[in-house]
Amino acid sequence: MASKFTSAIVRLFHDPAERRRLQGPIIEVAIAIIVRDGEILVTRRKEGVHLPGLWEFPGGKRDSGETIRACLLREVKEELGATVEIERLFWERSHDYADRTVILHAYFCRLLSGDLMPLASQELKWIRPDSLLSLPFPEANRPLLEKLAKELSRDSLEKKG
Ligand SMILES: Nc1nc2c([nH]c(=O)n2[C@@H]2O[C@H](COP(=O)(O)OP(=O)(O)OP(=O)(O)O)[C@@H](O)[C@H]2O)c(=O)[nH]1
Repeated sequence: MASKFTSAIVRLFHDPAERRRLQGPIIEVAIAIIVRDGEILVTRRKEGVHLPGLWEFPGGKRDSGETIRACLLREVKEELGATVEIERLFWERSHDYADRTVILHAYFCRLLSGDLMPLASQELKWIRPDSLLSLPFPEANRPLLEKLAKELSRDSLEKKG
């Protein structure tokens, strides 16, 4: 049986009333929650793109014909020069911006190899989960940040990292 989330997404794409309500394209986005030594990797968006200068998690738009997991691995490689392994799906949500709707799929990932480089961002840094809420992130990320801050205590992160 389809999950509540999947049913909502199917409605988003196919229900004419839903389509009329939304402004602009519907974009599927894969994002990586990479943990190391109890801290999470965040990157800062460049100027001149959607939501310039805000902090976010590495990731990006799914290409046509690509699975969301393949998209995640590709985006991490392109944006950080690193290879990760996907551990598990953590959170999914759709969010309506003024000019587009994004469907975010957030996965816990483990760093396998590569020196991290901010190839597609201005900056990258590692941050403790309880400090995430103090950084300016896109509006769509708020429930994800709250879930991360709530669920990941220092101890449990250290076990994962
Ligand atoms: N990578 C990433 N994108 C996010 C996050 N939160 C969020 O709302 N987004 C939105 O998801 C969309 C896809 O992100 P992207 O990183 O591929 O966008 P982009 O800079 O390539 O956009 P562009 O190709 O139009 O310049 C953007 O509209 C971005 O604002 C996040 O935590 N990480």
